[in-house]
Parts: sequence; C-alpha cells; structure tokens
Amino acid sequence: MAPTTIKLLYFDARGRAEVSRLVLAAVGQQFEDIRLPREKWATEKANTPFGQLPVLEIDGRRYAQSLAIATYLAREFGLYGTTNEDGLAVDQVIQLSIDLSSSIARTHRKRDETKKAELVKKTQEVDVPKFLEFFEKLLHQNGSGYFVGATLTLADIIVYDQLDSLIKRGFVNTEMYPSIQAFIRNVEGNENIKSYLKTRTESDH
Ligand SMILES: N[C@@H](CCC(=O)N[C@@H](CS)C(=O)NCC(=O)O)C(=O)O
Repeated sequence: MAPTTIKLLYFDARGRAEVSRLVLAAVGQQFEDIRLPREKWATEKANTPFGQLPVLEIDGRRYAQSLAIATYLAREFGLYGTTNEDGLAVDQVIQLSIDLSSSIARTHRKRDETKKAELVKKTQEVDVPKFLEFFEKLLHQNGSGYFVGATLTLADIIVYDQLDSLIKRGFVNTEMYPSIQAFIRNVEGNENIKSYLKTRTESDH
C-alpha cells in the first residue's frame, strides 16, 4: 500500500539524502524534508534503526540505509522501469556509479602526501574517464537521453547527483562527453526537478 505520510530525516546537507529528495521531487510526491541540526543529533541518534542518517519514516515506521530508501521510493513511485530487465539495467548503472564513488574515495584514504597526489592524478586521468566513457556509451546506445528506456529512472537521478557534485568539486569535466552533457540538461529540464533545484539552499550546493 502506498504510504500516506513520508518523512525524510537527514542533516542539513545534500549528502546521502539528496537522491531520495530528488526522487520524491521528480514524482511530485509531498514529503517532510527534516533537516536535523547537528546539536540535536546526540539525542536523535538512539531513535534511528542503526544510529545513522538518512532515515525514511513512512506512516510512522522508520527505515535506514540510503540506497535501500532511494530504491524503495523509486520502485514505489515508478522510477525503476517497467520490467525486471529494466530493473537490472537500472541496478547496473547504480553499481557502476558506486564503483566510481569508491574509486574517488580511495584517494581520501591515502596518508602519505606524495602517494596521495599520485593516486589523485591517476584517478583523474585514468579511472574517472573510464567511468565517464561507460556512462557515455550507455547513454549513446539507449539514445533517449536517459540510461534506461525512454523515461527518468533512479539510475538517472543517482548519476545526475553524483556528476553534479563531482563537477562542482572540479573532479570531473564532461566537455568530451556529448551524451553525458545532453543527459544532464535533460534531467535538469524535468519540470519537477527544475523547481526542486531552485529551492536548494546554500548548504545544498
Ligand atoms: N550506509 C549508510 C551510511 C550512513 C552514514 O554514514 N550516515 C552518516 C551521515 S552521511 C551519519 O549518520 N553520521 C553520524 C553518525 O554516524 O553518528 C547509508 O548509506 O545510509
């Protein structure tokens, strides 16, 4: 049964809640976007399933884990394609996006400054382009401006959010990737997403 009330709890940032916010915004679903002040976290932590945010509250029941939440919402509101195979294609893109994030995260774990600089260089020059080429190829092959089928899915929202944040941090340049550029324009051209992006505050950029 579709939930009657939806609350999404997170800190006042994009972080791990933004994909779910974008999903809800894209489908025009009303929800309470609760931004917990850091000073309230110590007391709220115990009221979450695993002591972490984001948390989704549906009709009073609380669930954690950002990808599980986003996946549930996307399935509930029709952003997971129409067939099981569409779902496979959506998941394939999501996992590719997670691999890209892991590849970038490795650079933050290096302690030695020289080794860190070398790894950042390799990540930017070799690894990131490899992922961008995969995204470019998938988008070009599908030809609709979306990753799967002819309409927006969770795959699009996850990759859009990831690329937008990496571009803003100067980690990614999409100049050489026309299908990715068209894809970003396409997602940002979605009327609901466009309206949502206008409401973003300073902490969301
Ligand atoms: N695997 C979890 C990780 C959640 C997580 O790391 N949440 C962080 C914020 S991004 C958090 O709640 N930190 C506060 C704490 O652990 O006390 C998810 O994707 O939801």
